[in-house]
Amino acid sequence: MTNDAWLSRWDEGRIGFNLESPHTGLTDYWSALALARHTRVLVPLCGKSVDMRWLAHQGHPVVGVELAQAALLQFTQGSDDDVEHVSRDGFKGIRQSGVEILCGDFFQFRRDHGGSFGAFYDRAALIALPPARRQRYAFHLAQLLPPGAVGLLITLEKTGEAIKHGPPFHVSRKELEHLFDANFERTWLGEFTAIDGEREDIWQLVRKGPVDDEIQVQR
Ligand SMILES: C[S@@+](CC[C@H](N)C(=O)[O-])C[C@H]1O[C@@H](n2cnc3c(N)ncnc32)[C@H](O)[C@@H]1O
Repeated sequence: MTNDAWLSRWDEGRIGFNLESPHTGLTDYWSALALARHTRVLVPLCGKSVDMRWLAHQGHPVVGVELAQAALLQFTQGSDDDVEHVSRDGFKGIRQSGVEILCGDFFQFRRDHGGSFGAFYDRAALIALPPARRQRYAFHLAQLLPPGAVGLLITLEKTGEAIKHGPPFHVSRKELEHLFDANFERTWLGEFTAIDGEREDIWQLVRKGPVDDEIQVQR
């Protein structure tokens, strides 16, 4: 799907991916990452997800990146809390109740836009992208995170004909190995079976590499 196709989806309200309550993979497994409350969390392709509010309630400063301005507006409408407008070197966005959402293309988002992150959360980001973009996404995510940063990744395993179609896309374990294992230590934490029989897997990823003194991971 192109960026324009995502924007059309938001304009037309075709956002069936959006959940009313925090994802169980997040609420059940986030504590397994053993992060300090103040750890900053990056949420790529964040939509207007209430998962970000859940993370903020745990004490984390949260920064989401989202293409569609409509998502930012709808997110703020989910609370009566004050909304601040923020601008970070070309990325404009909003901040509300500990959640900042910057509007723009994730692939243009750099460390100097967002600062240093000790963690990330990916639900329906990787699996929203077609194969070639997934490779770019995994590499880009690695560039944004310092060694030692930890994340929760939720993937989807489909069966039969459904494998060919997306988003959301089927991502096999073999592909995950290819996408992430050069830059991340990957650990399987658990799985859920959705109503339609598709399986969601929950992974912990830890950015590999020697910890750079200049980029303190705040865990
Ligand atoms: C499947 S939705 C998932 C949203 C959110 N993670 C959730 O769980 O509800 C994918 C989102 O990524 C956004 N998106 C797609 N490509 C993007 C890009 N290159 N940069 C930033 N956001 C993007 C879409 O607008 C959409 O809101």
